[in-house]
Amino acid sequence: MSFRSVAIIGLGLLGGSTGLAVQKFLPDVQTTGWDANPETRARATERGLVHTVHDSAEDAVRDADLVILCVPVGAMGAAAAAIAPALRADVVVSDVGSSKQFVAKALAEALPGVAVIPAHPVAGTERSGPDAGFATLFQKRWCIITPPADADPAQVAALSQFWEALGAKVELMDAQHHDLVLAVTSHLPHLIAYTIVGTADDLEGVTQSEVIKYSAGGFRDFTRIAASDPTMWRDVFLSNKDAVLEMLQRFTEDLTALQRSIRVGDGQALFDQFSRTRAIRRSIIEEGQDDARPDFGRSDHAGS
Ligand SMILES: NC(=O)c1ccc[n+]([C@@H]2O[C@H](COP(=O)([O-])OP(=O)(O)OC[C@H]3O[C@@H](n4cnc5c(N)ncnc54)[C@H](O)[C@@H]3O)[C@@H](O)[C@H]2O)c1
Ligand SMILES: O=C(O)C(=O)C[C@]1(C(=O)O)C=C[C@@H](O)C=C1
Repeated sequence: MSFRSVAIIGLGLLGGSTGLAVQKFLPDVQTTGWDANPETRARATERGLVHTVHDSAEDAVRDADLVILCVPVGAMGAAAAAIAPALRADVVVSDVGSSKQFVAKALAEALPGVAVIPAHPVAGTERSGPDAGFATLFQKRWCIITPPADADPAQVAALSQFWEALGAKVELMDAQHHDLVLAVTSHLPHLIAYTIVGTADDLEGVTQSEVIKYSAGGFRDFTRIAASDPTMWRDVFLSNKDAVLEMLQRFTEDLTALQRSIRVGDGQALFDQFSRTRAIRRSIIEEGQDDARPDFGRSDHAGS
């Protein structure tokens, strides 16, 4: 089986990118969409993020055989409830949320009897809103699908093929494992970036202008991450609380060990740790997993 009509609920960075990518890489597939924000719906129409932007969630999903919820994790339950009355009997409902156990539970509760197969394309930028999306966002990026135990294998295969057609590499994973892995590789780095930029701003003598003036290097990378959408990330941390707190505990212990090495002057320990992490970065680049996003999707491009 393959999908012929895809409805996208939430037309921000992820929803807009999905709509544009389907039009570019699956030109025979019909796309519809809806967003709770009327201004976003108007802008999505102007940019052609999907073929048809509808005025109601129900109208957007009525003919769809695949619905993808692209709203903040905390809004998944409400978005699912809004589409529930109009879904086709054979529909597959999926999502792009950054945490998976919470979303799986919210969707299962709001959509009893519906085939729900959660997913997470691990691709994004610090931008949000209907101007932020671009068709190549998913190229060579992972898309992790977390099917429930009773999922139909044919539907899982169809969803995998859908994301592969948009350029992604697909991996199937247990939702709990997903949340633990992403807590380390995505959620914790964002928490650290939010913290360091706030700390620098708070420190006496480090004025806003100095932060900008001397932020050409590493700190500038942190400011990019720390510019990420506040609603999205509030929801990520609240929805993946246990895994994030567990990883934060580990991180704090490791930070304390480095702190001690500095205090006691253990240069060898510092050198060994920095050599280890440099090798990790190099292996990521050799595997072709470096940041392949075009500038279009990043700092010079519009979006909030
Ligand atoms: N930004 C990233 O880097 C990234 C990457 C992968 C996955 N995600 C996940 O994708 C989802 C969307 O994130 P985004 O970056 O596209 O955010 P975004 O802010 O760009 O877009 C979200 C859109 O959802 C709309 N919305 C909110 N509540 C709604 C509701 N109840 N019904 C309909 N529309 C609603 C908003 O108006 C907004 O336009 C989140 O769950 C996030 O965790 C984000
Ligand atoms: O590159 C970025 O700006 C991102 O934050 C993208 C990123 C990530 O942490 O890798 C952020 C959240 C997602 O759920 C997936 C991807």
